[in-house]
Amino acid sequence: MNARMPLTIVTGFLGSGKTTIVREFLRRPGFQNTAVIINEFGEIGINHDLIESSREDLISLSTGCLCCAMQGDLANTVRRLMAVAASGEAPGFDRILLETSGMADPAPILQTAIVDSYLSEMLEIANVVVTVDALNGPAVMQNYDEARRQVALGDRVLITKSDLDAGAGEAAALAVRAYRPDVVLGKSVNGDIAPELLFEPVGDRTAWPPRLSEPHGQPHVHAAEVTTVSLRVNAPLHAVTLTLFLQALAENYGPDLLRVKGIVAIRESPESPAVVHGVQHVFHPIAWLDQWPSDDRSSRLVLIGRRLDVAWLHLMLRIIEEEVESASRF
Ligand SMILES: Nc1nc2c(ncn2[C@@H]2O[C@H](COP(=O)(O)OP(=O)(O)OP(=O)(O)O)[C@@H](O)[C@H]2O)c(=O)[nH]1
Repeated sequence: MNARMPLTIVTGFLGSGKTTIVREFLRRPGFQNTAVIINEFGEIGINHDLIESSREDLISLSTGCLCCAMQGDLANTVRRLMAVAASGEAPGFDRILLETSGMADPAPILQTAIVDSYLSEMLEIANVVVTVDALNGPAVMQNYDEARRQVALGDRVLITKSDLDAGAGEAAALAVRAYRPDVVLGKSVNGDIAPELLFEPVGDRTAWPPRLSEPHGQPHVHAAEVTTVSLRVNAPLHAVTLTLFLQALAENYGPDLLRVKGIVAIRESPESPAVVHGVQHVFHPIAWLDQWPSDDRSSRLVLIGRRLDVAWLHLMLRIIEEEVESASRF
């Protein structure tokens, strides 16, 4: 049997910058031979559309929670990727990057990779890289067990978004240090990191079993009451509808809204969909894709938070669009 293939797990709380890092990594020359497994929380996957790759065959998506019910899915996904490589239909790959969902506990995923006979034969865990958002990382570590467990299991923690507030970046680094004095700390600004940071092993893997010693026989329960809602709208929306809808979300849900992300068809720019990212109270500037990533031209929004009411959300979006539409006729 050949050397095992390195697997790096990129984890971190909702919206902390995981996809941004993976996307930038795949853009670097020499790193396209990387198979990517993306696991998202929510029925509609968005991240896949936000990662451009010349090697679409190497991107694999799973929605639902890999760390709970879908552990068998990891072995199946790796098998599928290996089969494509072995078939010779496409060039192979020499490493695997797994992006977990923002609510994932990485422990069961690691445990599966170590214990599953197929996975342990094929893969060697190179690194667990954790993203911590400078703006809200300390608060989520305080409030969410998932965020603490991600940091607890990381080999390397990257503080993201310190470009938005350098002081917050330092505070986030201190909070991580206080919790994990031994961890290797770095930072990522808009995903611009030395690619080696992802695959260069940091720690001694044999020192790991004690950190994985908690029982994981039962699927763990995600943070109380956090649910996910997916909205899909077929007709393009006015640009101002999107702005007003995001404002309405922030006003109505406040701290109960943990994450909004989506691809939105805008009437004024039919060929360039808008990409929306909200992370708790921070709404990142809307970005525009040069083109639609697939034939699916519907708007897709995923919201994660507490008290989310799908009927209210659909109604609110419809009412705003109707009002904007009638105002635009004058
Ligand atoms: N200013 C700034 N924005 C960033 C940085 N990293 C990520 N972002 C923005 O943060 C938002 C969320 O980033 P993602 O990479 O989608 O976060 P994620 O962790 O993959 O999100 P989930 O998959 O939903 O958990 C996007 O608008 C990014 O452009 C950074 O270093 N600086």
